[in-house]
Amino acid sequence: MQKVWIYIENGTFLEADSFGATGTAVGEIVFNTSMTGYQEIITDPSYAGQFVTFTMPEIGNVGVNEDDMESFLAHCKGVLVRSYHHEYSNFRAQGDLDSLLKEHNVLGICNIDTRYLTKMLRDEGAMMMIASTEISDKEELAKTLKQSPRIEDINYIKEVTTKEPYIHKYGTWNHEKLRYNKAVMSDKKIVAIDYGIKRNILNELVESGLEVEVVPATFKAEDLIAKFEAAEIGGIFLSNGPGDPLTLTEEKQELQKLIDKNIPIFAICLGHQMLSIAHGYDTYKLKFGQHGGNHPVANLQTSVVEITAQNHNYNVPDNIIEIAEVTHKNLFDNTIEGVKYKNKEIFSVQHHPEASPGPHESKYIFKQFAEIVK
Ligand SMILES: NC(=O)CC[C@H](N)C(=O)O
Repeated sequence: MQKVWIYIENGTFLEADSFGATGTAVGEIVFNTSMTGYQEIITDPSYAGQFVTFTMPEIGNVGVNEDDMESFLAHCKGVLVRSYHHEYSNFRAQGDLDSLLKEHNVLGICNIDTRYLTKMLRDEGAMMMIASTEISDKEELAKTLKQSPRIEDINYIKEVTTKEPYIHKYGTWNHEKLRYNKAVMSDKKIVAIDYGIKRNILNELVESGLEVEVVPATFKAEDLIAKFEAAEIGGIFLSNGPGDPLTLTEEKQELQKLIDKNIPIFAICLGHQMLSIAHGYDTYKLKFGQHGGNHPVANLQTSVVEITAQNHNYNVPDNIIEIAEVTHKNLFDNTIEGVKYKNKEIFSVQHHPEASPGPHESKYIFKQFAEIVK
């Protein structure tokens, strides 16, 4: 196996084995504690600009398949795994993870102590790192990392958003037929703004009875307002996405115009953070974020605890209660997980009700949005 060297901004320098793509990449390193679903995580556009270190030690053992892609491309910079399995065994597998990473130019780093890395990130917080199969010299890696832009310096939305609008044609995965349900014609149409949308969000929106048109993050608010006023659409969805939401100043301005028109809006993760910022309440960065599939969230409207999938480094501020009712709270760290804006049909959650991967306990929320649109 080829060697790969990594250097983290706190001075950590490690040698490991390489799989997947070769080369040099710089990004932010975060850990993900999900026990299943590495393919969905790797192809989630929200990880653009980041390296993902998996706490699940065995990765690759179920291969990959075209149905579990959360987007057409894998946008993360690289993955770090304890033990990579090239041999895979799963009735749905069509190929190996190594080939997928090569195809999408994602570095694979294996035979590395991911427990050590995770404890370090937990204690010191998310950090920038560089990985290279070409540069083995610590000082040169440190220098290149220092000269590279940080995650908050780059607008990754532009890289991951769709170039053209399209209608999403599929519902959720049908376990009996082993294919995605086809969309049925619906008179309830919405527009989904693609900041880096995961496919399963679109599937869930369609499955809840909506016709979904996906538009680029460079949309013009005037166009969407005109569609709403002509009753062509009944609501707008704001997607998940990569990077620091505070860098998205142009996107914020367009969003503010939609908010002013009282259009029903539902948002997940980055979209949830953007709504807060657009209302004048800036997000803040968590120490190491929430990335996993077992995070308990209290639904304050029903008093039910939902086990959720999560993937975020930023959060909406506590003083959002001045303008919004808190509907969900994270039971790991008591941070705000969901809000409903006062006197508006606008609500959003920080976690991922579409799961993919993860538990399905929060997917009811798509139906709630569909009801409002109706
Ligand atoms: N999954 C997401 O939408 C992530 C949002 C944002 N990039 C964050 O890290 O918090």
